Amino acid sequence: MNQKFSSSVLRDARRVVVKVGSSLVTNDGRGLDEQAIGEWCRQLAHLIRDGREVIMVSSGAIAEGMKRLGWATRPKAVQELQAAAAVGQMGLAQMYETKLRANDLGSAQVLLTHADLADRERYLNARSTLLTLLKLGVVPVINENDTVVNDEIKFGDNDTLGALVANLVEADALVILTDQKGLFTADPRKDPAATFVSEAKAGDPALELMAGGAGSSIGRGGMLTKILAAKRAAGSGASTVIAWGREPDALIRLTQGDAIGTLLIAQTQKNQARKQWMADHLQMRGAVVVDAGAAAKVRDEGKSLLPIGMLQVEGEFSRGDVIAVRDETGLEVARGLANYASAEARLLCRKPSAEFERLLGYAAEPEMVHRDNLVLTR
Ligand SMILES: Nc1ncnc2c1ncn2[C@@H]1O[C@H](COP(=O)(O)OP(=O)(O)O)[C@@H](O)[C@H]1O
Ligand SMILES: N[C@@H](CCC(=O)OP(=O)(O)O)C(=O)O
Repeated sequence: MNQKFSSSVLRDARRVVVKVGSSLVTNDGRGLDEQAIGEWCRQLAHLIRDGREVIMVSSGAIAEGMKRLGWATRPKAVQELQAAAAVGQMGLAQMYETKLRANDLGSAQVLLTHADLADRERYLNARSTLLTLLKLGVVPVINENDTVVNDEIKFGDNDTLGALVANLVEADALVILTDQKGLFTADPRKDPAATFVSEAKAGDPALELMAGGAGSSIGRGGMLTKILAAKRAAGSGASTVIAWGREPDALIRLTQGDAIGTLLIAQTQKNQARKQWMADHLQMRGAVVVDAGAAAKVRDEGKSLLPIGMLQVEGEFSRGDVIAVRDETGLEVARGLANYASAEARLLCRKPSAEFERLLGYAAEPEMVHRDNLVLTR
C-alpha cells in the first residue's frame, strides 16, 4: 500500500495546472528530453480520461534555443536570452504537439506575460481562451512570452507563471514538477542533513526560510519561487504539490492521493477565495439594473447574468471591470467582471444572444457576467 496524503485535495482536483521546470524538460540543459515529455503527455491523457482538465506550463525554450544556436553557456544579455527563447520555443511546441497527438490529444500554444494577466481585459481574454480550449478537450501548453518582456515585467521563472495560470483558470491544484523529490528543510544539494517536508500549509512563512535558490545552472527560480507560487495559488484556493518529475507515473499517482512530493495545502476554499479577491482587489466601475427574473436566477440559482434580463446600464466601464448587479429596487444582488464595455452593454439590454452579432458586429460571450466571475452580495 502506498502512503497517502492526509488531504484528498489532489484526488478531488478536477482542474489541474502542471508546471515542468527547465532543468527537467531539458535534462539539465542537454536539449529537450523527448522521453520525459512523452511520459508526462501519456500521464496527462490518463488524467483527462479520468475526467480532469489539464493545463501544461512548460519551461525549456531558452535552454533548447541555446542548444539549437550552439551556445554552451547561458548569455547574460537579455536580448540574447529572448532570441534563444524564440528559437527554442519552436522545438518545445513541436515536441508537445507530437507527444500529445501520440496520445490522441490536441494541443495549443499559449504565450503569456505578467502584464497580460494584470490587465483586466487581457486577463478575461486569456481566461476565456483557456476555458474554451479546455472545453474542446485540447491541452494548452503555456510558456512566458519571452520576446516581449524586459527586466521589469519578466516573470523570470515559470513557477510564478504556473501560479498565475492557476489563479486565472481557478484550478483546484498546481503540480510543480522539478528535479528534487519536493521541499527539504534546506537545499539538499548543500546540506546533507536536510529532511523532507511531506505536507504543510501553503503560505506558512517558515517554508520561505527553508527554500533556497536554484541548484543547477539551468533552473532559475529554485525552491523559493515554488514556495511563493504555492502561496499565490492558494490565494485562489488551489493547493500545490512539488514533486520529482521523473518519479514513475508521478501525475497519475498524485491524483490518486499518493504521498509523493510536498503537498502545500490552500487554507481557503475556492469560492471563498474568489469572493475575498473581488472584495480586496477590485474597484467597482459601474452597474447594471436587472429585472426580477434575472435577479432571482443570479441570486437563487447561481446562474450567469444574461443581457436579456438587463434593464439599464449605469456609469462607464470597460470589458473586465467590476460592476454591480442591482435589482429594480436598487438593492445590490452581486458584483462581477463585465464581459462587455458599458457602451456595448447598453446596446444589448433586453436582447437575446442570437442578436448580439448583428448589434455589435461580432459574436462574443452570451453572458454579461459569467457565473464564474460573479460573487453574490450578502
Ligand atoms: N529547501 C529546498 N528543498 C529542495 N530543493 C531546494 C531547496 N532549496 C533550494 N533548492 C534547490 O532548488 C532546485 C530546484 O529549482 P530549479 O533549479 O529552479 O528547478 P526548475 O527548473 O524545476 O524550476 C533544486 O535542485 C535544489 O537544489
Ligand atoms: N520561459 C523560459 C524560462 C523560465 C525558467 O527557466 O523557469 P524555471 O523552469 O521555473 O526555472 C524558458 O522557457 O526557457
